[in-house]
Amino acid sequence: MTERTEQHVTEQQKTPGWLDWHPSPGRPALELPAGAVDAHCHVFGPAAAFPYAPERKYTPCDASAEQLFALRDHLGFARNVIVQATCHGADNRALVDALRRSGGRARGVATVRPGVSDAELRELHEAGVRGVRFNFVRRLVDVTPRADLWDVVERIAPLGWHVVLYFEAADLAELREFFLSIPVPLVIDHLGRPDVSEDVDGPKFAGFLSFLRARDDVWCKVSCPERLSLTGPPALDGERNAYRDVVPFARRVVEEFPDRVLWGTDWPHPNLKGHMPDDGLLVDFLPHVAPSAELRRRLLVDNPMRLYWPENEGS
Ligand SMILES: O=C(O)/C=C(\CC(=O)C(=O)O)C(=O)O
Repeated sequence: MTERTEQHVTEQQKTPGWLDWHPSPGRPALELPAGAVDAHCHVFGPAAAFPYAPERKYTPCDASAEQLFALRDHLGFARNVIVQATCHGADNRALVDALRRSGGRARGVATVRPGVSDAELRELHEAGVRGVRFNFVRRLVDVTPRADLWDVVERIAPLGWHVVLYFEAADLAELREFFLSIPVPLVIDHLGRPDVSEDVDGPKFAGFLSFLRARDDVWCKVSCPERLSLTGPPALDGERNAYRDVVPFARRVVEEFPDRVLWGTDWPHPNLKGHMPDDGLLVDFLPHVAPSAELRRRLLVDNPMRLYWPENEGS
């Protein structure tokens, strides 16, 4: 009994060095367009209700649906797309609970394993799930055999779902053909994680742009400058010109693919090492990558609505 209690406590210890989400983000100077969607964010636990997965690679601080919705309202977003993070494995209960509490203002991206039942897929769809995420980032997941991923694709395709892909830029060359063989729309997380110390006109980023050009249903999130930036400055202490080294990369993608880009806060920002951004200042990063009101309307409203709420688009 004592042992079990101790084990329980240990399991909920945050990963050493964990940075908690910002407790009091400012309000953005940017007025978001009406109906803006935060198209990449997470809920974590709370662990007491929704324990983290045994196979997880990190243990975060809790970040509940209520806290996410409070941030949504504070920043001026209308809707969220909540993405299943690896710390919950393929246990989508926290995600489904958040979607149900959102009153239709959140849609989701789940993680499912090949053996998932039709009943579970139906339940996920009814709750608002519209995609699955395949994570190839080695520090986050063990390698999943492609045959298993393929099984999942075959199960979700009839539902009209898409696949969200998270990978490091260095791995794209090896993964590219597999990705392009997936017969549903693809959504790339965090700009495909470029090395922003390289030239935006260099061969690596050219390879990523050519991947986006290969099909017209490959979407890209121009999110997570706080994760990609090497030189900052961070979105803290009133800095409204943050993460300048990421801007050319994000802007290039927004300009070439204005109808296939998405953006999200990535709250509660798992696994950041150096700093935790002020989410209000993070929103103020947007005019640097989408300089006109028209580009921001597509990025924040039209595109996510087309992908996640097609039945409401334009309403
Ligand atoms: O918040 C993100 O999108 C990025 C993550 C976490 C993640 O993807 C996950 O746990 O599934 C990261 O780079 O550590």
